[in-house]
Amino acid sequence: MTTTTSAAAPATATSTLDLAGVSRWYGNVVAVNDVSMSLGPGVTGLLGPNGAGKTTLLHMMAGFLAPSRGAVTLDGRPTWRNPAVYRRLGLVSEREAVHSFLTAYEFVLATAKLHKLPDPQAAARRAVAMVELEGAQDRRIGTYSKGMRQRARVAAALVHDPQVLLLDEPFNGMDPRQRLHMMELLHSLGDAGRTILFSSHILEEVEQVSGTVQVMVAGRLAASGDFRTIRRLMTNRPHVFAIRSTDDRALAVALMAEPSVSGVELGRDGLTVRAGDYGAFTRVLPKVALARGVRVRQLIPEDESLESVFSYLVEA
Ligand SMILES: Nc1ncnc2c1ncn2[C@@H]1O[C@H](COP(=O)(O)OP(=O)(O)OP(=O)(O)O)[C@@H](O)[C@H]1O
Repeated sequence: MTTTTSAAAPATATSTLDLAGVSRWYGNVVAVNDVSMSLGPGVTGLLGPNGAGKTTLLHMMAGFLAPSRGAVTLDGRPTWRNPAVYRRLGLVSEREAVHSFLTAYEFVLATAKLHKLPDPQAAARRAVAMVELEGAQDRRIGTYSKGMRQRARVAAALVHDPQVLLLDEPFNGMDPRQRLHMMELLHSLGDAGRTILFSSHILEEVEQVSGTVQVMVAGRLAASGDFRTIRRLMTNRPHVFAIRSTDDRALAVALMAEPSVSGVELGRDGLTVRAGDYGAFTRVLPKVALARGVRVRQLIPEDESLESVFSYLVEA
């Protein structure tokens, strides 16, 4: 397995990104609604379904977009229209064309020159090494896999050694090995004292990378803090299951007596069971079925979509 020791160089200073009552609307659409948060060194996940406002939020953080209301500040200074901030912050956008005729080294070097770095060649080499693309740095980006292209873009965002790195859906389209490599890189940057925020709509992805999470739904901050606490909130919510068994009626009667079950409906195609506690119900179901001599043929959680989890969190 590869290592990313070169990324572990400690940040020269740490930075804090603050959002105070930030909103952004496009005409009638409120993309971000009164969001406040503070991000310090380490890796934070920004979790939310498509359209939640993650990209809009990241663009405001990076100073690409003005908030309609509220303030985004980096160490107390507004990010909007503030070139001094851009030198301390890097953004890897979700959909960003990379010039496929350039090599990774040329691409990163061009970014180093845009930043007017004193030794752009050395900075480009360092950034390319950080994402471990040295072996392919002289090949045209057009010949790269999606994961390699993404790493080239991360190298460009890191070339000026920013204290803050924002990444929009960095794991999209990556295979498991590339994913692992990117996770290691983010960890190593976070451990070195940099402030890293990455967005994702996949719960497991955020869980693997970050202990701290900000959850966005429909433009609002739905939950924030320790991942395990939020995960518990998500799994402890009421669940609906569709069940088919060898004797639905007998199973329905038995389940009604269980404290973890709050409702049972007997239909032609099986049972619909409402459970107050996911864990307790899934533990008790096999025992109940076994005691009645009923075999469970199918157990399908009916509301497992991420959207339903998120809307539960917002309503909670
Ligand atoms: N330039 C724009 N003009 C009008 N509406 C926009 C614009 N950009 C975003 N929106 C709307 O704002 C809302 C939030 O979009 P945003 O792209 O920030 O969400 P997201 O969480 O990043 O979703 P995705 O992962 O799908 O990109 C959506 O309803 C979107 O349609």
